[in-house]
Amino acid sequence: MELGWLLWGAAVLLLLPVLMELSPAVNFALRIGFYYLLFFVCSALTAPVCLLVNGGRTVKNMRIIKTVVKTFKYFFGLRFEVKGLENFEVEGPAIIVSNHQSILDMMGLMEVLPDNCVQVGKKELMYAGTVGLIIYLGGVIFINRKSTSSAKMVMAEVAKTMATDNVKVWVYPEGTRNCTGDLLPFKKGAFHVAVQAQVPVIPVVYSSFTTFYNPKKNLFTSGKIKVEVLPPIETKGLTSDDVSELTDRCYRTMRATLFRLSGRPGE
Ligand SMILES: CCCCCCCC/C=C\CCCCCCCC(=O)SCCNC(=O)CCNC(=O)[C@H](O)C(C)(C)COP(=O)(O)OP(=O)(O)OC[C@H]1O[C@@H](n2cnc3c(N)ncnc32)[C@H](O)[C@@H]1OP(=O)(O)O
Ligand SMILES: CCCCCCCCCCCCCC(=O)OC[C@@H](O)COP(=O)(O)O
Repeated sequence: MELGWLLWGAAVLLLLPVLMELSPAVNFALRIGFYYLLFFVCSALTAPVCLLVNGGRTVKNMRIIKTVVKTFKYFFGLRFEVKGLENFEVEGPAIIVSNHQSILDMMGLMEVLPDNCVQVGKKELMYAGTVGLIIYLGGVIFINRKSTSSAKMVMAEVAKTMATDNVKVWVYPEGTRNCTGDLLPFKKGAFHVAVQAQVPVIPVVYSSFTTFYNPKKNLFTSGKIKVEVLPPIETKGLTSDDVSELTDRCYRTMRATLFRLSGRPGE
């Protein structure tokens, strides 16, 4: 019986490199599977630490989460080249908006995340096992994308409390992952909140992942991601009538930066 298992184990070990060579699908599945496993295991291990150190749901847990997630890039041979971090140094709260390409964005998020910054996430993430628990503990704001009215109410609450809580709020205005190398049209909620709270909007752009990551092609190799934090866009004196223009201005600036960072000719 043991001999059988031994032979079986040896066969798998011998075959694995061949399998990974032969089948990009196996390589992709193993790397992404390992990424999810890292999320799951590290969340389970970090949640008790957050509870012990900070006692419950607080943005202070983001420091612990950030420390752990920043190590993930080494497992996947990913490097970040960051510019403009000084643009985060605004007095008080701000709305941060960035492009959103994949679940891999969590590494890019934590690579540059400023202190006292929470994110807006789809409420389904609350049920993602131990990850749901850890992002709840980190202070993530959950919205129901399928109900604009309830999402607006949550965002209106954010606009009210972000000043008193002195938190920055990170929003992915595309509202979903998009790994095409371009930007989807922006949802306006982040910009409404910035105007309601009269806080600056700080755009952050990540270069396209398409050179090393494409689920449709089972591509997931190592790679370099350029990150640029752009100068804050003031909203003082703006009203809800200015939100569309503010959204469009931010969209255009971020799209031009995305193309520049990704070496793609602008239109
Ligand atoms: C230790 C190890 C741990 C390992 C694991 C750790 C992991 C890392 C740790 C922790 C980080 C976790 C991070 C998770 C991140 C997840 C990210 C996501 O889930 S992305 C999906 C959710 N995000 C969004 O959807 C974007 C925000 N969306 C919006 O702001 C939308 O605007 C929304 C939902 C509020 C409404 O969306 P609409 O689809 O209805 O479209 P619209 O065009 O924006 O709005 C429709 C009309 O409503 C008005 N409107 C929108 N928002 C408004 C507002 N707040 N106030 C007033 N009017 C508003 C607009 O002006 C528009 O009206 P008019 O076209 O102008 O007439
Ligand atoms: C081994 C079991 C693993 C259990 C945990 C796996 C779940 C990990 C989820 C962690 C946060 C990921 C953040 C993210 O990138 O979510 C996607 C949303 O932004 C947008 O969703 P969508 O593109 O609209 O589907």
